Amino acid sequence: MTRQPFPLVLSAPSGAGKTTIARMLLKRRSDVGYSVSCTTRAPRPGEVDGVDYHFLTPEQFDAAVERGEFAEWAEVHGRKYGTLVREVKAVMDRGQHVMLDIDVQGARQVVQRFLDAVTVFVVPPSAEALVARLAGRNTESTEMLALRLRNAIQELEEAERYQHVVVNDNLEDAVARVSALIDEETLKRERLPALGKDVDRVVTRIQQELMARI
Ligand SMILES: Nc1nc2c(ncn2[C@@H]2O[C@H](COP(=O)(O)OP(=O)(O)O)[C@@H](O)[C@H]2O)c(=O)[nH]1
Ligand SMILES: Nc1ncnc2c1ncn2[C@@H]1O[C@H](COP(=O)(O)OP(=O)(O)O)[C@@H](O)[C@H]1O
Repeated sequence: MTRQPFPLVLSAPSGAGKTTIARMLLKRRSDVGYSVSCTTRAPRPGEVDGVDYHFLTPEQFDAAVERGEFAEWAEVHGRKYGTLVREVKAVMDRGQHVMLDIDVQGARQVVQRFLDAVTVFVVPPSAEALVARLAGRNTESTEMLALRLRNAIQELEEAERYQHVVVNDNLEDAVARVSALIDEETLKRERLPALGKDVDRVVTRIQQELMARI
């Protein structure tokens, strides 16, 4: 239970490893919950509707846009993806930071809507590693692989807009780094103000004691 839950935006070019990092963090940290996005792309083998994504038809997606159900949405690699307002609210109502695995266009919308959002961009250690990881995942057709790699160039250009950039070379190190960032941001928002008040209280008491001695 976190007193001041914030949205944690995780973006990366396809294949850099952000979904892997997100899943590991969610297993390790009870103070972080996941916002399950909607998408019009087809499920990959092993992906579960309602767990990995809410898989919608283009018509269902557009209807949800019309009804104003998305906190943000964007077209990515030729498919639509969106964050449901109710997903974000449900996680925050449980007192958890809400992890958003979203693209750079979505991130721009989120930082305008949620001023306290923390943004993290995950980069691969090298171009070769990115290609090898994406190809090694074996989820994309040759055309989709090429499109995702082409889009990676523009996505990487957005990295400087993010508050934090994490290199996903060694997976454990990358997870530890994002976890440390969450701790740091929690500290800034929750413990520092409380510490400030504590110091104020103690200083006031000491001043009163000194005055009493004069
Ligand atoms: N704007 C936006 N982007 C999303 C959302 N969900 C996923 N994405 C992004 O869509 C892109 C494609 O995701 P996906 O099809 O799962 O492929 P992957 O990135 O190769 O694993 C990634 O950049 C995701 O971060 C969402 O709700 N909104
Ligand atoms: N640090 C890492 N070292 C080696 N392989 C990794 C690392 N992180 C992720 N991977 C692998 O790279 C592939 C792409 O990771 P994934 O999390 O699906 O990326 P993204 O969500 O950014 O598209 C997966 O097969 C994953 O197991």
